[in-house]
Amino acid sequence: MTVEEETLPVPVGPVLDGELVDDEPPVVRRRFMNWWMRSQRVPAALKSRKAARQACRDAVVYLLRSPFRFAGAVGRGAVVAARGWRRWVRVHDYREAAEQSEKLADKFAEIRALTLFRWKVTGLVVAGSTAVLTVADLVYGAPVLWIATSAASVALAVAGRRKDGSPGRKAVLAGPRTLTWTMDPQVLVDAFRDAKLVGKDETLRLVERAARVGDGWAITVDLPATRKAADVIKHRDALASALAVDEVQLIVERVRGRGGHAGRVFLWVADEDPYAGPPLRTPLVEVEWWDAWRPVPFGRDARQRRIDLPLVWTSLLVGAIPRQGKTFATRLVAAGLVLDPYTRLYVFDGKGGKDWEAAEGNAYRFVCGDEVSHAEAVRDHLVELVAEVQSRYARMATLDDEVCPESKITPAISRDPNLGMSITAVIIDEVQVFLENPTREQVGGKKTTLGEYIADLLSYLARKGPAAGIVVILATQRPDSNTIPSRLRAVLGSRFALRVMDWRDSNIVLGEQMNTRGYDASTLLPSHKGVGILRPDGEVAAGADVLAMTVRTYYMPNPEWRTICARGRALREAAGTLAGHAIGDNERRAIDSAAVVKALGTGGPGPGASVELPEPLASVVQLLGVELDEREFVPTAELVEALDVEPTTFGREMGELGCRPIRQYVPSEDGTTRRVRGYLTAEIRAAVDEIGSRAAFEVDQR
Ligand SMILES: Nc1ncnc2c1ncn2[C@@H]1O[C@H](COP(=O)(O)OP(=O)(O)OP(=O)(O)O)[C@@H](O)[C@H]1O
Repeated sequence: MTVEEETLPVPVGPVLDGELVDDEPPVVRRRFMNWWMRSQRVPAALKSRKAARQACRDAVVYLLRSPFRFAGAVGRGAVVAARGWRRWVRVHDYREAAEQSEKLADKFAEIRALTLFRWKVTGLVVAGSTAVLTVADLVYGAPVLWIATSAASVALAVAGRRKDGSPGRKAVLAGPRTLTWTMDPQVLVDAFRDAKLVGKDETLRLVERAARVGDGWAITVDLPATRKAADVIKHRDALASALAVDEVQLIVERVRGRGGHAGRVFLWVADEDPYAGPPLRTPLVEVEWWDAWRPVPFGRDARQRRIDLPLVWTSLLVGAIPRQGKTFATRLVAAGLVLDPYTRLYVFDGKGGKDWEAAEGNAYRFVCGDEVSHAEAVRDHLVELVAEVQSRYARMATLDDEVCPESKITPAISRDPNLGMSITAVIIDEVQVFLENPTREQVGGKKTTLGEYIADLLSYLARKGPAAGIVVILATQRPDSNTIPSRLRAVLGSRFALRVMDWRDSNIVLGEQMNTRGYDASTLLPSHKGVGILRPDGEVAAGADVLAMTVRTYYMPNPEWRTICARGRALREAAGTLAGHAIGDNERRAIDSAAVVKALGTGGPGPGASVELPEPLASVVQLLGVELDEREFVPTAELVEALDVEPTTFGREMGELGCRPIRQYVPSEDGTTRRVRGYLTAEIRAAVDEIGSRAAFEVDQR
């Protein structure tokens, strides 16, 4: 994953000759530089040009701001002095003490007398100082007045300077907190305390002061020792509330790598909703062609940085509830592949609308519809692709080390027409339509369903395919564990979750526990179409910095998509790579299906098909048979009775395998409903899948 500021190529002059330069610095200098860079005593501003520039900028800002700050401090000092004087003249402390001991009436005359006396003292002091100043002015001239005013202002400024915990510095009715923190870091510290991210006695250390970055304010701070940046990311909402901004406006990132550590936090607060505003146009509309090996422009993050998504050597799962921009996001990714004439496309659309119609002219295989015949066609094409992966591995083994250094496809291999190993993308929109197909199937003598078989084929392709140049891209509007079995999800590298119904669905798309780390796609706003949380493939070095990020995808409506597809077709025609469905050739190739079944057997066992399940799960699966798919809930009593097991041990063992009982209403024989304990069949299926994928992983490891 790359997050990069947009850069323009810098023209350089020709390199005419090579010259050997001894650029190794001497040891002493190197040591000194090392010490200089690491020392805590050397100010950060002297360590790099960037920091020095920042320090100069800060100094200029400080100087420019100082008159205003001084005026502010004098104003605050005047308020503090006036308040103090008022308390004194009204004999506030005495009055309060009398009030508390309920003797105010008795002491009233005394307090009044004292108040009058203090008023008189005030009058005398004012009259006296005015007289002294007037005489001094007459004797020594105007400088006396200037000196007196300056001394008074300095005294007031000292009284009014901002100091933690000083009385009278906080407004009684605080106004909007937004942006006050940019002037006064104490407000930020208070916000961290209010959000319980630092303790009452702890404070933050400023690393980089608040500065304008893009359309917002950025600041970098260090948390107190042992506090973690990950917790700030997790409790971003509380911090946003403490700073009085909407959580979409607050971006919190951990500063990693050089100059970063587990407690260093970068905060960026946008001036306004960064995901509102007119849709962003994809840069792909402007380009003539695209190299599939390059990350595809996907969208922009809150700070308007470009987010490009690498596709080769990984796979992608897109999940969302309907009408949030799932198809649009998938088409964006597909557009990058369409514009590379050396890429082969398998496009399957389970919805059957016109969303993918334009890609037909580029597709090597194309299926559009939700009938059984369509699911069967998808199955056949995937079987063909599994066979292709096997054949690619066999062929790569015969290539010499120079052409193929590892058992992995390279850009050169993928574009060599003689080798026939082009990057091949399997793009399936509404994949749940195919995965949920209940038609019975016999695969290698074992009973399964068409949907399960397609899931097995896709799991194999997502696991084994990337190194052979296969890119699997799946989009679904039903991101639940029944639809996308965990053995398939586990092998899909990158994830993109647009808005979903609840945190469970979000975790299904983004991965276990992602909500507890602060990434929950159910909290995205419905009005934010095309905005989702992207969890890039962890294997990509540039993406290792951030676990996930909120991205606003580019907007590519149908006319632009059609233009890109037409351009893709022209490119393929010119390169002579147009083949398959695009030229009306839908003939299926002869395949050794036994070899495919064998590959799946070792690569991706279906639920309960080739994996030995532990007890009591095995007995439960055997007992339920097809009911495991047909029923939603099975009462514990029914299982205990049928299997003749001891209920407590049964419950414990099922729990250890990941199946926890719940209470649900079931109809009873007398027509009423009863609330009983039992298991959701989805949980049982998920446990079976889990064991299946673990077994598959172990086989892979061997
Ligand atoms: N990046 C974007 N910026 C702005 N609007 C967008 C963006 N992506 C999608 N939309 C809007 O969201 C609407 C729904 O998008 P899309 O058809 O992709 O949804 P979907 O999730 O695929 O829906 P379904 O599940 O019904 O197929 C589109 O009509 C489009 O106007």
